[in-house]
Amino acid sequence: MAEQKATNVHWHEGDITREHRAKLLGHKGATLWFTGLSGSGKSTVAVELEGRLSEMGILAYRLDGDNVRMGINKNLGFSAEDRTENIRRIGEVAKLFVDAGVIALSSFISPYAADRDQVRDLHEAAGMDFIEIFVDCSLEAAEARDPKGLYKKARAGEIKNFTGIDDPYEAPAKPELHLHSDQQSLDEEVDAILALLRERGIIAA
Ligand SMILES: Nc1ncnc2c1ncn2[C@@H]1O[C@H](COP(=O)(O)OS(=O)(=O)O)[C@@H](OP(=O)(O)O)[C@H]1O
Ligand SMILES: Nc1ncnc2c1ncn2[C@@H]1O[C@H](COP(=O)(O)OP(=O)(O)O)[C@@H](O)[C@H]1O
Repeated sequence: MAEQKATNVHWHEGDITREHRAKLLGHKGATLWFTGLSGSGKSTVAVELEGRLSEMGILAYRLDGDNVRMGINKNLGFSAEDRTENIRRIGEVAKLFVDAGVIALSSFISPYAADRDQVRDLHEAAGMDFIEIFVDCSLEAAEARDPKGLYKKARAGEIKNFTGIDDPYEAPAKPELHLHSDQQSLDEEVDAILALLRERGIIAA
């Protein structure tokens, strides 16, 4: 858990509220937190969903492991501590997007349940929707896909601490949505997410 280091800092309140921004955009923000093994389909589902939401006039923005690790988190690796800090920072960034009224589509392996729960708490304490989506896929199927050739490298010992091979993945106990990307089609997955967003009043029915 990161501690507050700076002292004498004060929150500065503006005049425009989250409710005001939701009115401007015609929808409120929320974080959709995709978690799953490398190659499970987190990015693929988020890209497809972003397109479908865009067609409906809903502003979403993708935060993606590989992309974020080339920017704001370029100083982090894959030790347990660095993964925790990676998720903490992304959680804060996602919260900013939700405050701005955007649907944040966050695709990170996020292997530790405690890290994901911290992001959930951060959102829920601020009255924001946090939807955990488990992109479940057997290791065998993810490894057979191996879209970036990383499993092959991990099996050859060229990558250490690779999630699912020699590093842990803690599956969510009670995700808001449990997808099975090795059994469902991409369309079925996206339809299930849209149905949940409607059910929870995040997008119009
Ligand atoms: N050791 C190790 N373990 C897991 N993944 C690795 C590793 N090294 C590199 N990669 C690549 O980094 C992507 C995962 O980054 P994340 O930020 O999502 O990871 S984490 O949430 O901090 O665990 C992951 O992307 P995805 O395949 O999209 O999940 C990989 O491309
Ligand atoms: N039903 C499905 N849902 C998501 N991805 C799928 C599905 N079926 C096959 N795939 C493929 O699996 C791969 C998933 O890769 P990617 O989205 O990069 O995963 P992740 O972001 O979890 O690492 C892609 O090549 C994608 O086309």
